[in-house]
Parts: sequence; C-alpha cells; structure tokens
Amino acid sequence: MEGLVSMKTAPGISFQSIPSPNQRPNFFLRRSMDLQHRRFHFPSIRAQQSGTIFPRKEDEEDSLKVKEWEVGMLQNEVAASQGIRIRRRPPSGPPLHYVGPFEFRLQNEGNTPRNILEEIVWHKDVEVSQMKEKKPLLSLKKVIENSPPTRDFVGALKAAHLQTGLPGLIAEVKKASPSRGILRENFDPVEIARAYEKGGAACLSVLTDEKYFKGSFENLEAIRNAGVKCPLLCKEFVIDAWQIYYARIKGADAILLIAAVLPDLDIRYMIKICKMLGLAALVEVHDEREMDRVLGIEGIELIGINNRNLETFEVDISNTKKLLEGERGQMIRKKDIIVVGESGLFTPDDVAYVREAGVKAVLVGESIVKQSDPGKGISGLFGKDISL
Ligand SMILES: O=P(O)(O)OC[C@@H](O)[C@@H](O)c1c[nH]c2ccccc12
Repeated sequence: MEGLVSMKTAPGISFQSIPSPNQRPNFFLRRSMDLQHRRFHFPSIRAQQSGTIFPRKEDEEDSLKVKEWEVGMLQNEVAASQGIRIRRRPPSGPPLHYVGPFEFRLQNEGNTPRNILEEIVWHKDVEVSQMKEKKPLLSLKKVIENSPPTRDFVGALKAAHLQTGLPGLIAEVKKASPSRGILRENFDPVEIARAYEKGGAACLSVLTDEKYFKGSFENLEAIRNAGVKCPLLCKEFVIDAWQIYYARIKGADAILLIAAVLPDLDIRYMIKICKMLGLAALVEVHDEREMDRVLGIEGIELIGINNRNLETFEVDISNTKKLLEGERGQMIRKKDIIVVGESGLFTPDDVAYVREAGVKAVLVGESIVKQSDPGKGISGLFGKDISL
C-alpha cells in the first residue's frame, strides 16, 4: 500500500515549489492529477510482470520520470500556443515504458538547442533542480520570515525620473555576456556597485547567472551586505518559482521575468509570488506579440523592452520606439506602467531617443561597466552629471 500512497503524493513537477494549493495553476494540476490517476489504475508492465499489482521502487521512479516528461511536454505545448519558441526542456523523447499521446510528434526533434536563449534555459532547468534538492522551498520560506524588508524598486525609479526629468537609471553589474565576452577583467562587484550609486544610479541590476554571464548570487548578496542603498534587481533566467524565493533571500528587491521564456500562466503566478514576497517584477518583452501578451496580464507595474534579441543577439534601439507606438503606448500610459528601455544604450543621443519614445527608466550594462570608473561612465552616458 505504501507504494501507492507515495505515488499519489510524489514530487517531481516544477509546480512543486508552489506556496499553497489554492494558488496553483489549475490546468497543470488537473492534468497532472489525471496522469497520476491513470497510473494508479494501470500498474506498469514491469509491475505486472513482477507478479504484483503494486509498483516497485523502480516502477515508481519510472513513473515519476514519465510524469516529469509529460508535464514538460505540456508546458512546451502551452508555450508554443502563445508564440513562445523557447522550449523549456530538451525533447529527449519519452522515458522507458511511455505509451502516451505525444510520442509521434517527437520523432524528428533533435536534442540540440535552437539558439542561445534555449541553451541557457535548458541548462538552468538542470541547475535549478539541483539547487532545489539542496535547499528545498520550505527551508527558504523559513529564512524569508526573518529577512529584512525589501526596498522600493519602482518608487526609486519614479523618484529619479521626477527629480531629473531623465529616465531613472538601472545600472548593471555585468562581467560578461555570451554575445560580448568578458566586458571587464578586473571585476569587483561591490566596488562597481558603489561607483554606480555614487554616479547617480537609481537602482542596480546584478547578473546572477554563472555559466553564461559570469555572475553569481554571491555578488548579489555581497552588494546587499556592503551597505549599498539602491534597490537591487536580480538578473536571472527564471523558469521556476523557487528561484524567486532564493533571490529574495540573497537580497533582491526586484526580479526579471522574461516573456520569451515564460507562458502567461507562469507570469501571472510568479507576479503573485513577487507581490507576496515584496519584490517588484520587471517583465521583459522583445516584440509586439510579447508586449500584447504582457499588457493582458493584471498587476504589472514594470515592463522592460529589450533592444537585444536574445535568440540572435541583434541589437536595435528603435525596437523600444516601435513597441511604444500607437495603442500600445496609450494602454501603457493608461495603466501607469513604467517602461524600461533595455540594452544597447551607449550615448546621450541613445538615452534621449528612448526617452522621447516614452521610457521612464533605462537599463544599461556594457557602456558603463567598461569604463575604468563606472560612475564617470554614467555622466558620459547621460552627457551630464546626474549624481546631484
Ligand atoms: O549591456 P547592455 O547592452 O547595456 O544591456 C544591459 C541589459 O539590458 C542586458 O544585460 C539584458 C537585458 N535583458 C537581459 C536578460 C538576460 C540577460 C541580460 C539581459
């Protein structure tokens, strides 16, 4: 009997890291219960051969793998229906014993990521599942109970914009990127953060991805503990709610959610979690379709328009203007959403261009982090000292 009980409550889907059952996205939950239910009634072939109607340990493990794979495929399907090209996991094919409906669709799919964003997401999936095992959600929640309150990220951007009439600056602590390689050899995150703050940044962005951006959660934590007052954005590739809790513990005041990676249901759900934890969510879009999806989601305060296409690395700052024209711009103003112009901003003319397009904030990495004094890099970017 034990086997069956543990199968019914077995972990293994990403929504495992969900705070309370009544907040779970019903679609996945229902589907996953259907799948469990089906297996409950039909023990696997191996279990039948072994002469018992109750599954053995290996059968349970198989069944968990099947379930994980099925949920992954469902996520890919929902995402694709929303125009999301990034697949959450490699289509490695059904696990052993699988006799489900999707197997035919997989025959011609390769297991090579189609672009860098997909590669990052697949790597992140493995990384996060390992981290979750070491630090389960419950232990994170306990730490959060005693964490200091977050700082007002959106308020800091609004205040800077009101004070200067210029877009509030989110200055990025960025050592490297897959498209540009190493940006700064002599990289001291705390020193850079202090220089940014002194130079007039309203907020900071700290990259935490290790493999592709040479960042870390230690950098985020160190900057938070060094007495820097600017609110901090955790720049991560979020695919699982667990990462939001982790970012909160490591000192984040805001977190990035990328619409090219996350289906609407995930964005809605993660925004609720952010609110619960006192974090701001910067929801990033790159094209009209993503912008329209995000404008249909309630409760969004901050939208980032990335001028860099994360699939091809092409940068074009007119993207910001394009996405703010016409009805979209009107809707954004009506909803009082702050738009952040992201990537590829190097000169005062670039800043003026996105400001005229309607952004109230900018997110800048490369052009300022490369300067020997990143604080002075800020005056160079704006064409004047904005620290006063
Ligand atoms: O260095 P730049 O071109 O100024 O870009 C900064 C920031 O916009 C960029 O790092 C960024 C925007 N969105 C992202 C998503 C993931 C990683 C990085 C990013």
